[in-house]
Amino acid sequence: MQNYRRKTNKKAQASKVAQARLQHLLTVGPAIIYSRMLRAPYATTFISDNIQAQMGYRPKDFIDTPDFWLNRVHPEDRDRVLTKLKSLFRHNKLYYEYRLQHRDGHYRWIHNGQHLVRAADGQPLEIVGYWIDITERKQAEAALKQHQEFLQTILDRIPVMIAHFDPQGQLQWLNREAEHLLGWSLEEAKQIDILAACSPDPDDYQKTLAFMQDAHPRWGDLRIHSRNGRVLETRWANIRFSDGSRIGIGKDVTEYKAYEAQLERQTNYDTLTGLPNRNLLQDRLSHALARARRTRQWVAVLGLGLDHFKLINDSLGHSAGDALLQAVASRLEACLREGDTAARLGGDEFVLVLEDLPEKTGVEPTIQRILNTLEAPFQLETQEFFISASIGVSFFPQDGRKARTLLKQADIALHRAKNQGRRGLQYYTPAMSMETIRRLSLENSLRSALDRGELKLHYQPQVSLENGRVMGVEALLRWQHPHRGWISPAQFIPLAEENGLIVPIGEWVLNTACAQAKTWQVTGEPPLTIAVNLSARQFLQTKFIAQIDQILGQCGLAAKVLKLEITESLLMQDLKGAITTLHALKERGIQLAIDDFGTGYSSLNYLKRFPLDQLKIDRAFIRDITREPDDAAIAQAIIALAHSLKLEVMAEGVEREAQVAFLQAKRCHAIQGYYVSRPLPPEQLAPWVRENKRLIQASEIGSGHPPTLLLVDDDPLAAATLQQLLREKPYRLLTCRDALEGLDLLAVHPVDVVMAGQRIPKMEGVEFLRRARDIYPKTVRILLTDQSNKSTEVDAINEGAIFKFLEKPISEKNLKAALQVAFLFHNVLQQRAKNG
Ligand SMILES: Nc1nc2c(ncn2[C@@H]2O[C@@H]3COP(=O)(O)O[C@H]4[C@@H](O)[C@H](n5cnc6c(=O)[nH]c(N)nc65)O[C@@H]4COP(=O)(O)O[C@H]3[C@H]2O)c(=O)[nH]1
Repeated sequence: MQNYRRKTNKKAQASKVAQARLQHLLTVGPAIIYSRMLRAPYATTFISDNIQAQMGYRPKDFIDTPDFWLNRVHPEDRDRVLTKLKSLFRHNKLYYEYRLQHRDGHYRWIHNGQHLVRAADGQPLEIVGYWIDITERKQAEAALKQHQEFLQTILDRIPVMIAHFDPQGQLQWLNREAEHLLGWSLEEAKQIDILAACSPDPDDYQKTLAFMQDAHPRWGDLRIHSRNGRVLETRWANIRFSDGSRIGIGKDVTEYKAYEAQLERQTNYDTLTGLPNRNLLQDRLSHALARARRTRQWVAVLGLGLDHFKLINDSLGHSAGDALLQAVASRLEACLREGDTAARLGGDEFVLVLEDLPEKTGVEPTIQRILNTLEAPFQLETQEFFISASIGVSFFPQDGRKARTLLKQADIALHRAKNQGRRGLQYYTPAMSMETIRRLSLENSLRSALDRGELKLHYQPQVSLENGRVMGVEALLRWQHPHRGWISPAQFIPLAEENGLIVPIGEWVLNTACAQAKTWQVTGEPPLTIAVNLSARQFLQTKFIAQIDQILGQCGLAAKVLKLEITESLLMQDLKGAITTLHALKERGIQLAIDDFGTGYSSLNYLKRFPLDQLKIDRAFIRDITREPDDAAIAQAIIALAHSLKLEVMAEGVEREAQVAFLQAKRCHAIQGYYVSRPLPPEQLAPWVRENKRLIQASEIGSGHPPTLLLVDDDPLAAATLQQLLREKPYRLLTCRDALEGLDLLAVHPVDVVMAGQRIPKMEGVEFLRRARDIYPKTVRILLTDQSNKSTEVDAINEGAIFKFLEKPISEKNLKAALQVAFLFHNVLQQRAKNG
């Protein structure tokens, strides 16, 4: 019994301990244990005390109020919870999560595990369950999810391609940008060898593969083809993970590369022609020189400029000018060997570098090719155009060893070549640098010439061929340099034009000339027009008209006394502006002349648009006007043009009587030149004008004249014989000894028949007669030969240069017969001309 009691006590003791233990666990454990009724609202029958610590409620709150639990379930979760609960009867177990309201009002996430407790006969008895607070896990999950969404958004939106490959190189994943740019969806891309599909070019494929397999993560530029055939330039980062898988992060850099290439082109290439520019030229030349030092070869640097390009550009318009430069560039490139360089520095300035020349002379064939190729016509829009180029050459190592030096020297040589006219070619010499230095020092002293009063004006008379009187003077600038004496304007005006000094100098000229004209008026000299040369810079100034108004106003000179001489090229620099300025000048009554006419464009088109008064025939055509049929024809054409446009025409540089007679016969209005007077200082001009009231006599050409024969022969015997034979004849006989004199006599006198020996000084007889025919087609021409060279004479007859030839010694009978026929023939020609 005692034993029993002891046992019972022990049992009770153990049960008490276990209960206390259980109570303790239920109070401090993390799980809230409960039991619940089987039906809604699932009233709680038991709940562990730790509910208070975890959710703030007392167990009593649940047990006393049947729907206490259900009402604490988050309204959004309630339906789900109820639905779940129903499934408990099917599965006996249930695990789910929902939000339960804490006593202080906020919700906690609960993991709820439930078991259905059944009786021995299987009937459900009650629900037993536990809650574990998983709020923190849920928060961590939500944060993770948010983070993942954040990453996903980035991966989807980021404008870079991302591709993931497993250690075997199989594609695992692509982001949207990659799908979009490559054109394959991830699923499609997984089905194919995406690397091969993106790199159809074997070289590109090898490069891509090598990049992929590189053991060290790095950057690489790969060219890939998208599914639709677009070629993409891409830049990739290749990242390798410890498991051998890789991620490629790539960017489409097609535009960037194109921009980079464009930038490269802009930095190194001329945008208009695509040729290297100064930058790249310096670089190439430096490399060429380094190579040449090793190989001991010559290098030639050619500076090339197009002759009168500015004129072409201004008259045709800039787009045609650009097209011309492009065409020139491609022709130049075609002339060069591989490795040589053609560059454009700007405007019409080109530089060519010829390398690997064993001899200096090796440059010559290329130069010839260049000059020839540029002379072939250029088709610009609808017009054919002809141009030529000038070239200056410097050599390594002869002229210099540095790129900069050689370029400068080629430029100096080019400058010199250009000054020599079209198609000039100059090889650099040290003397040219001296010349450049001289020019610089001239430029320096020109700057102070005005201030120091070293500039003067001389005046050259201009004479009317109609009445022989002085009609005006041209003001010509003179520079009396303290050490160098008189310097010609031809030397310093181009310099002043280049450096802009022409503007103040030109203003001074206008002022001085107008003031001088006024002084002559005041002192009672005959009224003289004063012609002043204008330079382009002066004329193109916006304030030019205001300047003229001011000068005329200051001097009190009538505008009609002033004549401005303007060159064609000046007008072409800004055609539109020029027309406006010319009209403004014309409105004021100022006379306008085109100087040096015939040397520029001489285009009828623009002549008609300018309000001009006078054309001045350039002295280049006047010099040989009586001796060169071409010059005679040009001068005649200019005179005819002036007549048809109702302009006055003046010839400049007239030195000989024959020129005067010729010009008079062709109805040129006026002349200027040493024949009349050299330019004179102002104090000499007035007395000169007073003394020389009437300078030119009326021409005998055109008036009635006796039949005239001109004999040109330096053979005294022949001359004497002829004179003897012709003694009784009613011919006027003119004689001279050489061809040039003969041509001058033809200009001065109306000659019906001309006879010339074959061997006369200055020109062969046939050539003399040819020119005579070209200039005076109505003159009948006879050649006197010593030893007949039949083929020459027959040729001359056939081409109409001579009418007849007579062999020396000439018999009286033959001569008389020949002259009779010749004069008769001349009469017939005259008659024909009269009848039209
Ligand atoms: N061989 C020869 N020459 C003759 C004869 N008659 C006149 N000359 C020269 O021919 C030039 C005529 O002037 P230009 O054609 O206007 O050519 C002028 C003109 O273009 C320019 N120039 C002269 N003065 C001025 C000026 O004040 N302003 C501007 N902008 N240019 C000027 O300088 C150029 C040369 O002037 P210059 O040396 O004075 O040369 C002058 C004159 O002295 C002749 O019978 N035979």
